[in-house]
This record gives sequence, structure tokens and C-alpha cells, in this order.
Amino acid sequence: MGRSFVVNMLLGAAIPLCMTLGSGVALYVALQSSLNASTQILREQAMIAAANNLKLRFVDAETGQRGYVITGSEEFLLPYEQSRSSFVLLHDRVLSMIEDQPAQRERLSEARQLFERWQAEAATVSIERRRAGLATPDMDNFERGKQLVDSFRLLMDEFTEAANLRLQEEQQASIALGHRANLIAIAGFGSALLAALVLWLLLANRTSLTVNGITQAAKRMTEGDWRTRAPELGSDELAAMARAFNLMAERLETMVGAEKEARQSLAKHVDDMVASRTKEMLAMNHLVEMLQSCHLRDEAIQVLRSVLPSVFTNASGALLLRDEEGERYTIRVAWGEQAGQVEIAVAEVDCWSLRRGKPYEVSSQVGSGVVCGHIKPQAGNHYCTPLTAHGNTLGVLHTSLPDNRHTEWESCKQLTQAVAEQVSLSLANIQLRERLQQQSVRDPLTGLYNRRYLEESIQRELTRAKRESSTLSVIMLDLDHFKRINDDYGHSAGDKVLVVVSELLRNALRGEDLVCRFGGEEFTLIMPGATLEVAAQRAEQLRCAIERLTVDLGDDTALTVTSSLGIAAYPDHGDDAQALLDLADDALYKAKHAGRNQVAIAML
Ligand SMILES: Nc1nc2c(ncn2[C@@H]2O[C@H](COP(=O)(O)OP(=O)(O)OP(=O)(O)O)[C@@H](O)[C@H]2O)c(=O)[nH]1
Repeated sequence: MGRSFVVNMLLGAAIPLCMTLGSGVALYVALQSSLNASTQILREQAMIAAANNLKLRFVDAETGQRGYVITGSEEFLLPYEQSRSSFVLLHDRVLSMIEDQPAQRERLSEARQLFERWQAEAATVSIERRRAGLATPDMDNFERGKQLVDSFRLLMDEFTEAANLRLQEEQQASIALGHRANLIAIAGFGSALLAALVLWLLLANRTSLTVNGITQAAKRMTEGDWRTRAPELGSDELAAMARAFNLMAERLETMVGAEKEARQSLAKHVDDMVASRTKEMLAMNHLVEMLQSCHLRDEAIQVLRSVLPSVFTNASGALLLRDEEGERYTIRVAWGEQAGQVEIAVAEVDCWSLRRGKPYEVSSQVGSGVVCGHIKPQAGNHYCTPLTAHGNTLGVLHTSLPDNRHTEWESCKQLTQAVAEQVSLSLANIQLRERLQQQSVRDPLTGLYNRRYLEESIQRELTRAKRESSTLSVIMLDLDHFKRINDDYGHSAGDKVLVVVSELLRNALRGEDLVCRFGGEEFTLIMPGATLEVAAQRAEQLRCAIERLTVDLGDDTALTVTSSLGIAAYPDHGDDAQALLDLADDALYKAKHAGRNQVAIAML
């Protein structure tokens, strides 16, 4: 664990500061010593000056004493007295200045003793002699005085020399202290300055490394390089700042990565949705085109079976269509999980959208609800919408999505509604076309095919019989004395007889046989694949059945009727449709002329 940046900063400031303080103290001490030395020099100089003064006082006192002794003039005694008293004062002052110099004190005490001895032994004696009127100088006294003065001078010279010596020492010491102070000032403050500079450079370098690292990393990040990181140097606050930056960068990288992933996933989702919608739209367009080309409801159901599952690629579903009788609905198309429900009949009460006449939904969006009985399995989201056209309900379109795909539910419902509208429209058109077609080929009274359809059909069937080397028989049937029924019981009774006989004919023949009302009370039967013999047998059976028929008119009146039948067959009677019809008609007339209620075969 390294030192913190703040501690480094404080150390960076404290070290030069301490060095400066240390230098200051050392400088102060050196200066103080220098000051002491200077004071000492001044004292020594003052002492030398005082020693010289003492010598001067002694000389003045001697000069005054000698002047008085030689001249006898009293005026010489004044300087003598003054010098004497000032000598004492000056001596005491000098003595107080050299308390710490015992050798000098001794010299000075000795000098005073010499001065006092000079006064006592030379000066006072000579002055007294002069006062006593002795003008002749006492040579012994004079000699003694001179010796004492010389001794005094020698002593004071020693004193001055010693003081001068001390003065020189003090001056040298002062110079040395001055040099030392200079050295301290230069070395101390210089090294403190250098230390401050070095520490500042270190701290600046440390700071700039981290700050530049972070700045560069931030710049690279703004240019899109989210993986870049700042260098984490050391373990101080700057390193903590770099670590915090890197943590932030890591978070940003994670966030940017997540945002990028989300964007990509959203783009993929949108692409998928667009692709899915495009596919659905293409499939729906295909469905609409195909339905528009259908002429029959069964054709439309075939188209819906093959195309509807590709329209709803993600959803299960079923298409329920109303039966022709209009009472029930049958699941005509089913896909996905509903695939097993095909051809199951469903009552109107089993579908809530049929009951209510509007779309019905059970999903997590609308909360819980009762699932329609025709939906199996019942788990998941379900949507039923009625197929309606011109106020009629044609069926129901139902779609389902599992619970885990609820995000697609809204678009699934919209697609279901759009497809339901298209299918309704197409089915309504087909039904209308079928109805018009039926009306154009069917006889409105009996529901049998009309003569126009007969003429088209016989040609087609004959061509097929020729192609397949098969046979085809034509029976012309005419009710006997039908005019009488009309006349006797009314036209509506005649109509009823026609309807009942038509029903009999329709039920008696095979599915591929055609029963047509040729006109009035005359019927034509086309029997593909039937030989002349088979046709003759069938004609006889029909004749008998009609003969046995009883038509109840509702007022306790029951009618019976007979019929005459003529037969012609391919290839027995040729391969021309009109010729076969004519031959069968001829045979019919032959049966009429033969007494009616019988079967006649065309001439071979
Ligand atoms: N009720 C009714 N009568 C029809 C219809 N079409 C034709 N008829 C009548 O059928 C009768 C046909 O009479 P005819 O051609 O004389 O033949 P017929 O009375 O059956 O006598 P034969 O054929 O010789 O046995 C006419 O009276 C027509 O008016 C129809 O749609 N309804």
C-alpha cells in the first residue's frame, strides 16, 4: 500500500519547508554568533581605547605632578587631581568590561596598584616636598616615579597587546561565522529549493501521467473505443481516480454493449416483423388472387386449405363454414395445433363470436374468458371473428397463439380480421356466382338441370365416353296425359306432380347421371357409362316407380301418374349428341303411340 497523494503533497511541501526552517535556524544561529563576535570586537576595541585612556590619564597626572614640582604653580595640580580621579573611574569601568578575562583583570589590577604606588611613593612625596618649599627635585623619588610609570606603560602595553590579540581572534571568528552563514544560506535554501523543485516535478509528473491517461482514455472512448482504459499507477488517490474512471468506463462499455445489443435485437425484431408481415401480405395477396379465380365453394375451400396456413405462419387456427343447410358450421380448414379438428361440425352456440355476431377474444390482454367449445386445445390466446357478407354469416375464422407469444398477439388479431374480411368477400362472391350459375342451368320449379345445361353436358359426356371408349345412354321421359291433371286439378297440382316426379328421378339415379327437365312434363336422363341394356332396365324401373307414385294434394286427393320412355345409346345409335336426343325422342313417341306407360328403344 503506497502513500496517498495528499500525504505525498504534504510531504512535498513539508520537506522543503523543513529544510528552509532548518536552514533559517542554522543561519540564525550563525548570525547570532557573528553578532556576538562583533559585540566582542566592539568590546575589545572599547577596552583598547580605555587602556589607552588610562595611559593618557596616567601621563596627564604625571605631567601635572611634574609641572607643579618644577614650577611650584598650583595650576598644575588641577589636571593632576582630575586625571587621578578619572583614572579610578575609568579603571573601574574597564575592569567591569573584562570580568570574563582573568589575565587582563590581573594586569589591570596590577596597573592600578602601580598607579596608586606612583601616587603614594612618588607623586604625593614630591608634591609635599614642593609645598614645603623644597624646589630641588629629589632624584631618588624622580627615579622611583619613572620606574613605576615605565612599569605601568609596559603593563598597559601587554594589556593592549592581549586585547589586540583577542580582537584579531574575534575578527577571524566573525569572518568565519560570516562565511558559515553564507554557506548555510546558499546550501540550505538552495537544497530546499532544489528539493521543492524535485518533489514538484515528481508530483507534477505523477499527476500529469494519471490525468493524461484519463484524458486520452476519455478521448478514445468518445471516438468509439469503449474498451480503452486509463493506466492505474500506484495506489494513491490519483490511482483511485483512474480506477473510478475505469469502473465508469466498464459500466459505460456494458451499457453501450447492452444498448447495441438491444438496438440490434430491435432491428432484427423489426426486420423479422417486416419479413413476417411481408410474407403474410404476400400470402394474403396470393390467397385473394386464388379465391378470385375460384368459381365453386369447394374450390375455394381447397385454396383456403393450402394457403391459409402459410398466411398464419406463427399462429394456429381454423376456418368454420356454414353448411348449405345453414344450421351448423363445419371446420373446413385447420392448421397448427387445431389441425386435428378438420371436418368437425360445430353448433352456433359453441362459438361466442357467432352467438354475439362480433369478434370474440380470450387472451391475457382482456383477462380471463370462456373459450369457445370448438377450440382444442383451449390453452393460449384465442380470437374468433365471424365471416359476414351482405348481412349473412358465412362462417368463423379462428386463430390462436400460445401465451409465451403474446407480443405478436395484436398483429395476429389484425391479420385475422383482414383475412376474415377478404375470405368473407370472396366466399360471398363465389356463393353469388354459384347461385347465378345454378339459376342459369337449373329449372326453378324442380331444381333439375335445364335444357341448355343438358345440351352442354351431353356433348361433354359424349366426348369423354368416346375418349374413354365407354358408353352413354340417353332416356327421354314424358308424363302421360299430363294435360288432364292440369285441367282436372289445376296448374299447381300439375306443378306438384312435376316436383315429386323430379325428386324421384334425382334419387333413383347415380351421382354421375344427369337429370334434366327438357321442357313441360318431359325429362331427359343422361347416363354416362350405361349400356343400352342397363339403360333399358333402369328406364323400366323408373316407369314402374312413377306408376307406383302417389302425389298427395293435401285435400284427401291423391294422384297417380304414368310415364313413357324412349332410349338411345352411344355407340349403339351413333356418336352425335343431337342425333341421340332425337332418336331417344323418336323412341319416346313410339312408346306413346304404342299405348303409353312403357319403354321403347330407338331403332338400331
Ligand atoms: N302444371 C304444369 N303444367 C305444364 C307445365 N309445362 C307444361 N305443362 C302442361 O303439360 C301439358 C302437356 O300436354 P300435352 O303436350 O298435350 O301432353 P299430354 O297431355 O301429357 O299427353 P301425352 O303426352 O300425349 O300423354 C300441357 O297442358 C301443358 O300446359 C308446367 O310447368 N306445369
